[in-house]
Amino acid sequence: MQLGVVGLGRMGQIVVDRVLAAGHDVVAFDVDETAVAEAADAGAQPADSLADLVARLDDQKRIWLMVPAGDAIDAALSDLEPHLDGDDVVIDGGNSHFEASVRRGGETSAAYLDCGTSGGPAGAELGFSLMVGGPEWAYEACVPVFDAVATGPNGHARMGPSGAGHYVKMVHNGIEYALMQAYGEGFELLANGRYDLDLEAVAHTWNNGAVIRSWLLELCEEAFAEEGNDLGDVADHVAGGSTGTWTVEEALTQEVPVPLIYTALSERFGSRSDRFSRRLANRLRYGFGRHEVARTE
Ligand SMILES: NC(=O)C1=CN([C@@H]2O[C@H](COP(=O)(O)OP(=O)(O)OC[C@H]3O[C@@H](n4cnc5c(N)ncnc54)[C@H](O)[C@@H]3O)[C@@H](O)[C@H]2O)C=CC1
Ligand SMILES: O=C(CO)[C@H](O)[C@H](O)COP(=O)(O)O
Repeated sequence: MQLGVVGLGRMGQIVVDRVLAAGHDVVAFDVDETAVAEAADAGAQPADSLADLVARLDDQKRIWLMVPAGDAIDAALSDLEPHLDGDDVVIDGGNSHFEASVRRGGETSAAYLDCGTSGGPAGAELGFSLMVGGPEWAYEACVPVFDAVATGPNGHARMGPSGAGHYVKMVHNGIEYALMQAYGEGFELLANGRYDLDLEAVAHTWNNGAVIRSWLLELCEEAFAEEGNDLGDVADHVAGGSTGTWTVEEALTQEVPVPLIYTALSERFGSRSDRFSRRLANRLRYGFGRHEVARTE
């Protein structure tokens, strides 16, 4: 099979490598020429524009977009559109909002698959977990590529119609936020609790048979091993947040309670600046109780 890959960053390059390793052909394009050269070194046919990429593809085009969610997807789709027809399939493997994917699926003349991708760059060796939405025939047509990019046939499935793949990935990320928060809180208590503990050893022990073992916990173990028991100079600041925000917005729309995911998202936002609410609470305790106000140096 032949696949066009657009976007050759941390994730797209892995798509290229895994599809090539499975014996398929890849045509690769990125706005960054260095990334195209890297894909060519790996064995892909380099393209110097989207028009060049489609010209190098067979009649029934299969194109995987792995560019940042948002404007880059719309820009790529609008450049591709004049070259697409109903026999072609475009896959968006990024973290797009599911409603944007439904819109794009309706706008393009190709069949559009929204594909939630989990595993991250660290999952390159093992393969990803892929959650796909869109027309069934298009999903079936791309199974050889999904088999290659995922951990294998068990690592991908069609979740439902257009939008369903990115919807499932959005909720996956909400769960990811809550799990990270839970591990963070547990280790914070251990780090500040009654015993002088080796947190890497705790994580290692938990990762071997404990109820709470997981890949995220393995990453906790790795973090303590590489940064030290007190996490060294790792800042009290968590970036990201869009997929968690979408999860909470959707939960509000559906009137489904998601307090853990919401709390984890709030903690992220709270990590980004001085907490005005805590400063005010500090001052209010003086107001009602004449408790001493803690002041910055
Ligand atoms: N990094 C991660 O852990 C994961 C990322 N994702 C999603 O995958 C998508 C890609 O993420 P990364 O690979 O991490 O990003 P990245 O920033 O490493 O790579 C994006 C690539 O797209 C290229 N690009 C941007 N606009 C383009 C355009 N119009 N045409 C062609 N190339 C263009 C950039 O030059 C860059 O090489 C995003 O939607 C991200 O949210 C999904 C799961 C995990
Ligand atoms: O999808 C992912 C992991 O599953 C990406 O790493 C994503 O960037 C995580 O979301 P956020 O940037 O909000 O932390």
